[in-house]
Amino acid sequence: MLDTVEIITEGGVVLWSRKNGEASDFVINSFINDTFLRETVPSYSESAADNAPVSVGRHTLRFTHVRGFGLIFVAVYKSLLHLSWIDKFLDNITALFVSLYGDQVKKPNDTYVRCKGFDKMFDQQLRDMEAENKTMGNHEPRFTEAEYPPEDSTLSGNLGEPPLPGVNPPNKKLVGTEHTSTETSPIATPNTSRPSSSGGLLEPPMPAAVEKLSRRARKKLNQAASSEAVSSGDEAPLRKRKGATSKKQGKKGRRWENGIPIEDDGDDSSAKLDYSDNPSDAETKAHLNAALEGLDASQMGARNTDGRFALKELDDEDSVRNQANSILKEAKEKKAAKEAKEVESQAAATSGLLGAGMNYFGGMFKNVVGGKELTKDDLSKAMKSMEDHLLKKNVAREAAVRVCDAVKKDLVGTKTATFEGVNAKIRTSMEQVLRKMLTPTDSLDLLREIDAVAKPPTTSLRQRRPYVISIVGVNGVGKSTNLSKICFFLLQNKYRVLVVAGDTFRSGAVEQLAVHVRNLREEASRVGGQVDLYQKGYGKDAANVARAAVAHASAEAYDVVLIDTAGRRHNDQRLMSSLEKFAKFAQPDKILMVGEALVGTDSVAQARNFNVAFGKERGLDGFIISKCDTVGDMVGALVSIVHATGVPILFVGVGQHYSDIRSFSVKWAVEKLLSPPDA
Ligand SMILES: Nc1nc2c(ncn2[C@@H]2O[C@H](COP(=O)(O)OP(=O)(O)OP(=O)(O)O)[C@@H](O)[C@H]2O)c(=O)[nH]1
Repeated sequence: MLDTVEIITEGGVVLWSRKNGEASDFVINSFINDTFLRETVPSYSESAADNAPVSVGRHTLRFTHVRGFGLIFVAVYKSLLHLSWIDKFLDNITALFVSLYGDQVKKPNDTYVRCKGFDKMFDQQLRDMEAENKTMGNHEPRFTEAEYPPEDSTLSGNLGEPPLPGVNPPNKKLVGTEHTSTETSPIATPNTSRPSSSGGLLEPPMPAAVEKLSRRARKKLNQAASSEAVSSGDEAPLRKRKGATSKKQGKKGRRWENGIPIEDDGDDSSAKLDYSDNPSDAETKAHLNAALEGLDASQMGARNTDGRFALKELDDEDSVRNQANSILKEAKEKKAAKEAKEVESQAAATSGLLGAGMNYFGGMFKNVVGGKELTKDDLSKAMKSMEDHLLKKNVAREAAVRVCDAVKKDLVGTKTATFEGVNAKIRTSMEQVLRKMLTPTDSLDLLREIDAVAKPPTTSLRQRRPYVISIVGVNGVGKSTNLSKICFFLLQNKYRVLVVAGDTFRSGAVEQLAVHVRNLREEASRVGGQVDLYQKGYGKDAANVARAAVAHASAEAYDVVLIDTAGRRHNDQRLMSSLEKFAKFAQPDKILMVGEALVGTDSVAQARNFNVAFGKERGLDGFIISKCDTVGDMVGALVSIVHATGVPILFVGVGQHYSDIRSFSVKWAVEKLLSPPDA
């Protein structure tokens, strides 16, 4: 059972309190005086952590401090109790109070915080915590007052220091207490205020004893109290009440004197009515105590504004619980988001690349523990998450597994001090693995290569010839369009380009290419290059057409030959086998495969099959990944294709215009791959 819970401002004003005993006032006063009001002692944050138990005599005090709102939540209980749920309880009521009344508290000119409705939530939380605790079999130890040592006025730490001038001394109430009770009394004392300037902030003190007990219980309690031999200020009213009760009885025992009946003079001091003389008094008290144990009137109802105690409706309790649960859920989510943001900004400081994705990755690696050498087991869960992430980015599974294995290999045996360190390390390693995979071993400077072949510095040493590029790929991936984009780029550099209609198979393919060339000619006439179409119609052997075109280009001193080819399924044996002959006849300097960024798991097989289709001596020289503008961050096909072949990506298509082609950027791709998946 908690002795006291108080919600206090940093200035010592009690906003809300619930008490079951007076003794804890001393504990709280001392704590507030010494920790928050005195300037001579170190700030509590240097001496005590939130929620760390503070032991004062036979009491334990726990607190949380919500700095943004200047609020302190304090709970006091007897040290003999083992309240396993106290941390959670304090966290919950803190979150609930801040959510419900935080705005009021923050208003600088508002002198009254209307938080009376908090009673219900508090009671519900307390009940649920105690019930949960009991369900789990954690019954608090029963104890008697005799088990306690006498209250020790020597406080632990600095709590026993004398109060400062102007600050009220410990264990003295500043605001008048309407009723005091001993700790053994089951009756709750009324709410009181904490020292210092409560002003109008306080809720009016409530007669908690009245709130807590049913009428019948109060009556019994008064009867029991009257049996105490000790004189108290309450004695007279109790007797009066007894008298009133006896008058109401329909049949009374007649009093006799010397065998003569005497009239009832209404004397309430009648010995027969004095319960203290009743032989069954001890039994009655025991019975009452048992009946009062855990009795809490607020469980069945609440007092209305007109002073009447109204019974709750059946679903009232549930609705309080539901409201509390939804507030707590929201507070938990906010807290988690805040923590994740902190991890993100910390990690961002250690790795500049992934900025926006830190939060996301922080969650992914949360099971990896820092401060020790990383083992395969430590990393396997994080790597599984990373593998799933790469799959979401459209990386083919076998490529994703390879990337994750490489990261694991890189990190096993390494050590970092903190979780954030591990987090940053995994991301850095992942970034490095992807970079390494996507970065070509040889840098390609296409224009320089073209110049070296088509425009050698001395014609006497080497025979001049056109630089030949052929474009291959499955149907509809954008071969003709991207060939045209390359042509457009070459025209900007004033090259003379021959475009070859190597797709002699699909009807319309030649005309389509002719349209592209016509368009490009306009550009050539504007910028100064030249572009022509070489075509032999349909049904011809593409390899022969290509060889003839190259010969023609050589004779006509074209700088570059761009050969379009028919689209083919990578698993169409007949069409794929013709590529070997094509390569032999056309002798291309570069065979570029156009692959779609849109392609799924088929990307690996497509790339592999095309790469081996040109014979033992020859493979693909590079990829153009088209339609990158359509996939957002899902650029995993790039990884799959490079993983499958080891062939570099040279260009990416980013739209349908001739200018929509870019050199491939590894940094761009890695950022997209490591960013959180698009919503
Ligand atoms: N959004 C977008 N569309 C593209 C891109 N590249 C090509 N396309 C479009 O893809 C469609 C097919 O392009 P083509 O160049 O005809 O494809 P192909 O591979 O030559 O087709 P086949 O000759 O039938 O095999 C066209 O509508 C193009 O405009 C790109 O980078 N982005």
